Formats: sequence, structure tokens, C-alpha cells
Amino acid sequence: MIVELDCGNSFIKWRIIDAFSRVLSSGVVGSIEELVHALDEARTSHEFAHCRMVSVRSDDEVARLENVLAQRFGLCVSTVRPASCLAGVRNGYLNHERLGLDRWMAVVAAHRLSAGACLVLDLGTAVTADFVDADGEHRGGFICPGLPLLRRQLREHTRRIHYDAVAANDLTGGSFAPGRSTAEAVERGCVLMLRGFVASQLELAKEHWGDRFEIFLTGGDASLVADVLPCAKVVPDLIFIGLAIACPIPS
Ligand SMILES: Nc1ncnc2c1ncn2[C@@H]1O[C@H](COP(=O)(O)OP(=O)(O)OP(=O)(O)O)[C@@H](O)[C@H]1O
Ligand SMILES: CC(C)(CO)[C@@H](O)C(=O)NCCC(=O)O
Ligand SMILES: [K+]
Repeated sequence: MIVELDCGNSFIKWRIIDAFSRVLSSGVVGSIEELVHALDEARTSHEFAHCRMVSVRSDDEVARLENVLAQRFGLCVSTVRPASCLAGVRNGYLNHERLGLDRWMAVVAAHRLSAGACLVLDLGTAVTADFVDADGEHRGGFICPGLPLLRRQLREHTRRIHYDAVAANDLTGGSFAPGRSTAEAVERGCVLMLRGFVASQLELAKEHWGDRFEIFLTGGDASLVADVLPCAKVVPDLIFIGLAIACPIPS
């Protein structure tokens, strides 16, 4: 079995797949300790043979994770490294090493899945948009704060914005009526910002490509904007698809 890891800034997404890419088990954890616990449990029913990982965390944290996986599970981790070119996609950054590896995996996967140009949107801790031409030229993209960061900035930099974050969970409920409490006003306001950002990316994509492009949507908060982009393909495992392309299992 193959252990796959996508280490974002807030969460680590893990899954166990078989040689036919069937997902046998998966989860989301908040720390390396929780990951070890989850994998300990998964190991009782699956034998781990390989491990591949993409991470946007510090080099220190990546090294710590690689060590833990080697010592505890005997896994030699294949970790995605920056590249200027992969699977027909050319990295559009002036310094290709600076492009987030999660973005890189997402554009490589989108180009593989798409017949033409694509706009790739990832809504996680941060929100990113990337533009890839039909011939694989990555044009670059945009980064803005995601929902968790928008909320936190408001709470930390105002005196009177405070509310129960748990109670606020999904306060939009699909409604964008003006909020009648702090929680409603902030939650709906922040989601509207994300929806506005996503709509502006759609306009930019139309300027570049007319109507000849596809949209790929991924990340934990993708569902909050999906109806703004009715033509988008929602692909929750887009980064894992890229990871399999970047780190194939040696035969
Ligand atoms: N099961 C889940 N566990 C954690 N977060 C979830 C879950 N389902 C949806 N979310 C939402 O996903 C968001 C985090 O998205 P994601 O997991 O893509 O981010 P991340 O990997 O931490 O960040 P990034 O990839 O930008 O560094 C949170 O804002 C949360 O609201
Ligand atoms: C933008 C994030 C945080 C999104 O997860 C990640 O891709 C990252 O840390 N990128 C490095 C900076 C850049 O992509 O320009
Ligand atoms: K992500």
C-alpha cells in the first residue's frame, strides 16, 4: 500500500491507496503527533510499502516528518521538490523554487486532467489561483488570505469583534442577507470576499482565453464558492493526483 501525505499550513491530509489507486483509508489531522496516531491505527489493517509527500511547511518540519515516518513505520519518503518543468507543465515563476509545492501539484494535475487551458483555484488556509495555458505554460497566479486567516485578522485587530467560532460554523447557510449579529456579519462578509475573489479570477481567465478554458476547484473551503463557478470541476484530491505524477512508485 502507498501512504500519501499533503501537508498544508493548518492540516495534514493523509490517505492509503492500493496499486490501482483505490483509496482504502483517509483522514485530516492537525499535527504530526495526530498523524502518527492515525497511521498506527491504519497499519493494523494495511501494510505500508511506499510513502510520498508534498508539503508547504518549513524544511525543519519536513525533515522531522521524514524522520518519524522512517523510524516508526520504516518508510522511505519520496518528497516533492521544486522543478522548472514537470509532466508538460513549465513553472511560470521567475524563481521556480518559490512557487508553493501544493500549487505546483495542483497545476500539474489540472493540466493532465484538462484538454486545454485551465484556471486552478485552491481554497485552504490561503486561497490561490493559477493560470495554465493549453500548451502547459504556467502563467503564474494570485495568493490571498483564506477564510481562517480573514476571520483571525478581524478578531485580532479589532476590539469588539468576538463571537463563538463553533456557533458561527456555517452561518451563511447559503444566505447572504446582511448579518444581524457580529457572527453573521463576519462569517457572511468573509465568504462574500472569497466569492468576489473567485469571480474576479473567472473574469481574468475570460480575458486570457475567451471561453476556451476549464476551471478546477479544490481545498477545504471549495464548497463555499462552487456555485459562483457552475462550470468548475470540483476535484478534492487534485493535489494527490499531482503527487502521483511527481512521485511515481518505482517498479
Ligand atoms: N474535515 C475537515 N478538516 C479540516 N478542515 C476542513 C475540513 N473540511 C473542510 N474544512 C475547511 O478547510 C479549510 C482548510 O482547507 P485545507 O485543508 O485545504 O487547508 P490547509 O491544507 O490547511 O491549507 P493550505 O493547503 O492552504 O496550506 C478550513 O478553513 C476548514 O473550514
Ligand atoms: C500560498 C500557499 C500558502 C498556499 O498553500 C503555499 O502555496 C505557499 O506557501 N507558497 C509559497 C509562496 C508562493 O507560492 O509564491
Ligand atoms: K491546499
